[in-house]
Amino acid sequence: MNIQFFKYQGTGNDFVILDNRNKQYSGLTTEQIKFLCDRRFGIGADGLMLLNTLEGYDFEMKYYNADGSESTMCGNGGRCLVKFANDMGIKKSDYLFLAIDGSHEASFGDNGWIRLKMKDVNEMDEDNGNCIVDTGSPHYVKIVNDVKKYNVFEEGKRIRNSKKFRQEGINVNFVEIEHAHIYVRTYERGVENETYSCGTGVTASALACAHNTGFNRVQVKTLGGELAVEFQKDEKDHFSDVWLCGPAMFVYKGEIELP
Ligand SMILES: N[C@@H](CCC[C@H](N)C(=O)O)C(=O)O
Repeated sequence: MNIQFFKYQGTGNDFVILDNRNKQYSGLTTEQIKFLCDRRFGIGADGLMLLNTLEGYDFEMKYYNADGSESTMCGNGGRCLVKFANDMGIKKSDYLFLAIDGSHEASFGDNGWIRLKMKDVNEMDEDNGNCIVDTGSPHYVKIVNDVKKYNVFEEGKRIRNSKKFRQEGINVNFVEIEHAHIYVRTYERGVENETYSCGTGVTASALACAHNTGFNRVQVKTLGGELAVEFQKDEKDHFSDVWLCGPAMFVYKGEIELP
């Protein structure tokens, strides 16, 4: 069977997107998703998304990691899916869509960036001085010196596969606090490698760094480009009105035969 696919990226976090509004791709198997995301035998991507219809929403987002498993929320993916929906003719000034972690608002900013509202964060756990936070996906945030030289693959893999996290898995972010911004590198669960950027990871890192500060906006650099995280914070350090903002771009479209 030949399928039509679209490739998008948000700060280098890249996705295969399928227009599933007529449900023709609902039966894709884990092996087929893995094949489509494979960089040597397939198209190549960090994840795959289906654009579904859903009553009461502009669309529904279904997200799969590159290993074929259905996963938790993907922030860069959500921003790319809003751009895709717009490109497919779902034209709105404000979007409302449903993802696995609940409903999300989104809109286009003045600079063409896509602003995506993330879930509220009311708790952060601690692990050996590092932070564990759920921003729709589970994240471990470790502050390091000289993140550009850090061995993200080895240390990320070690933490992700440690006894505490092995079963559920966790995404691992290494963060350097620079002058006016933070620099984040992420080892992603389900890709089992470092990706160029991870939206829920950028959000988790920004909130972890803003914990106990007066900031309500954090500028973030990743290997794939810049994003910003905006939020409100109360005296109990509960974060609400959390927005992940950054670019999302169409890359190419094509046809591929499914195995
Ligand atoms: N790339 C993502 C996160 C995708 C989910 C993650 N791999 C997981 O399994 O939790 C993002 O931009 O948020």
